[in-house]
Amino acid sequence: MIKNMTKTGSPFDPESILVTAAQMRCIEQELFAQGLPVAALMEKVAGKIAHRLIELIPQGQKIGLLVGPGHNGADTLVVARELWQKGYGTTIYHPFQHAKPLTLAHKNYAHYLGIPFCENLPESNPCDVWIDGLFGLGLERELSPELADLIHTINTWHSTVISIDLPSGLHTDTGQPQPIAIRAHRTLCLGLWKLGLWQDVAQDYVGILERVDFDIPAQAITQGIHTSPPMTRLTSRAMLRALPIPRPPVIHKYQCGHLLLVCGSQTYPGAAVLAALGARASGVGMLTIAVPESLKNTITLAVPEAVILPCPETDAGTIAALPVALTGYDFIAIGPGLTRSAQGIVQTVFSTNLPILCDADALNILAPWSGQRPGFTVLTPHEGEWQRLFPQLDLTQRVQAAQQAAQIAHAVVVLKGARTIIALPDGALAVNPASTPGLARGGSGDVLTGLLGGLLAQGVKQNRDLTALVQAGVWWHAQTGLWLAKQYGELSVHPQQLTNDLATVLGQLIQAVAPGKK
Ligand SMILES: NC(=O)C1=CN([C@@H]2O[C@H](COP(=O)(O)OP(=O)(O)OC[C@H]3O[C@@H](n4cnc5c(N)ncnc54)[C@H](OP(=O)(O)O)[C@@H]3O)[C@@H](O)[C@H]2O)[C@@H](O)CC1
Ligand SMILES: Nc1ncnc2c1ncn2[C@@H]1O[C@H](COP(=O)(O)OP(=O)(O)O)[C@@H](O)[C@H]1O
Ligand SMILES: [K+]
Repeated sequence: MIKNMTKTGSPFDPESILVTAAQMRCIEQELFAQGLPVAALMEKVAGKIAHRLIELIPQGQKIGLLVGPGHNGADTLVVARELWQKGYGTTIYHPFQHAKPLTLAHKNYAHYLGIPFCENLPESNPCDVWIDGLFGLGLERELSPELADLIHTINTWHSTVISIDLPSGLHTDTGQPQPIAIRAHRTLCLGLWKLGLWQDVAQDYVGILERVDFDIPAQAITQGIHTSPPMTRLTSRAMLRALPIPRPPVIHKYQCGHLLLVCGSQTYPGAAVLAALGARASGVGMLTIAVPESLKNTITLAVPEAVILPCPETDAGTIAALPVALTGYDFIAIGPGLTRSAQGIVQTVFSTNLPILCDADALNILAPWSGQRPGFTVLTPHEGEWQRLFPQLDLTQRVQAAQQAAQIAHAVVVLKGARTIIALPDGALAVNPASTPGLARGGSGDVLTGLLGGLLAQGVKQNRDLTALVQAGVWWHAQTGLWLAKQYGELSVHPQQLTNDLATVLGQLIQAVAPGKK
């Protein structure tokens, strides 16, 4: 029996929770309803922001503070007061006629303290650092031309900008600029991570992302998010609960899973090699690779431990048929390097009720997607494959698109990208928060397919949480790319190197989180 798809990540590890604006409001309302005064929370939050800014900004720097009409602005007024009283040269820019009562109160007090105010931005940049407190999760509509102009001016000044909660102009949930947004060097997100900050489109705006925790009690978080499927951000702590897959002293290779990889063609022999090497890194016990018979020697040389299934091939050097029944394997991964003329075998694998992963040309052959299959299914499209597979699902809202696809296909959908999204049929969502553009090259995905296939074969055999393993595999693959990029530069992140270093990097990741653990 394959373990149900369950959610992973500690339910109350604030680092792993993603919230929408509505959920954050609900959580805040719960705090206020239970007696926490709004002004008290603001004082606590703004105090923590000011403390962090004092660590980041050397004394003597001229600081401009953009203050909006809502509580994002109010937070920033409190920050202005704290910085002013610590001796920083601060100037407040508040280009609004109206403001919320608490914002107005803090504005009046800042006036009383003698903090300089300006209505509009000067011609040239008067400040060394800008604190962006125009809008946070309350941005409800497109920015007016005047505000868009102000944000454009700040962006053209190229000075250090630190945004409070979100870069102003960014949609809290989708991460889309409305239609422009502050390009922050750093974003101090308040309380819980906002979903929009982790979308591909937001990466040009958020800069370095930090979360300012303010001790939201677990019961308030539950109150705010329990009605929707969980949305999580993959954290080392959560991922290392699934990896490495434990290996007791007394175990034999078949207990470590048997993966069948169906891949390769004369045109793309390397995709089969990279997928096989990815599977090797996963620790899978047995690896069988179905390839066109003319590739048999190539694969054997590259991956001597693999059992080769030489398949009859077409004149074009693609797999014409699978020579054996698809039994005896714990998991099947199909797609890398097949070419689009391998329809027969893709349909053969797809029409079984076996647990499978479809990638690359298997996705192109199944496009456009229709129907569902009974077995556990993982789809790993990049945006190009997506447009063929789910043309009706608009990719400007990657989160919603991935959630809809997972429900349509009743599959785990891995929408690859700078911030890969993993969506489940029940709507649960996870985002991989860190990766490197060094991975943006052909072959990276082939490695991921092999890695995930190997992990899932082990997971099926040992009745583990399969969606946890999909998340952990995506995270592991990205972390290895990131490690290589940090150590040797982005150009060092080529697929072969990735397969060489997956295992050792996992060891480093474990050491970083739990020194002494093997
Ligand atoms: N847990 C937390 O996160 C905590 C959050 N806190 C802070 O509060 C922030 C949320 O505060 P908020 O609700 O006042 O929203 P915020 O973004 O400040 O302003 C929205 C205001 O702007 C207006 N407006 C909207 N769109 C507009 C547009 N396009 N162009 C022009 N105006 C526009 C709209 O007024 P309207 O014009 O619609 O009447 C609305 O009043 C949050 O981000 C965080 O910084 C802290 O208190 C501590 C805990
Ligand atoms: N800009 C980027 N930043 C971080 N990771 C990226 C970026 N572009 C692609 N990736 C990652 O690299 C891999 C690319 O996979 P894919 O596009 O399938 O490659 P291929 O199909 O050519 O092997 C995915 O894991 C994806 O998440
Ligand atoms: K802001």
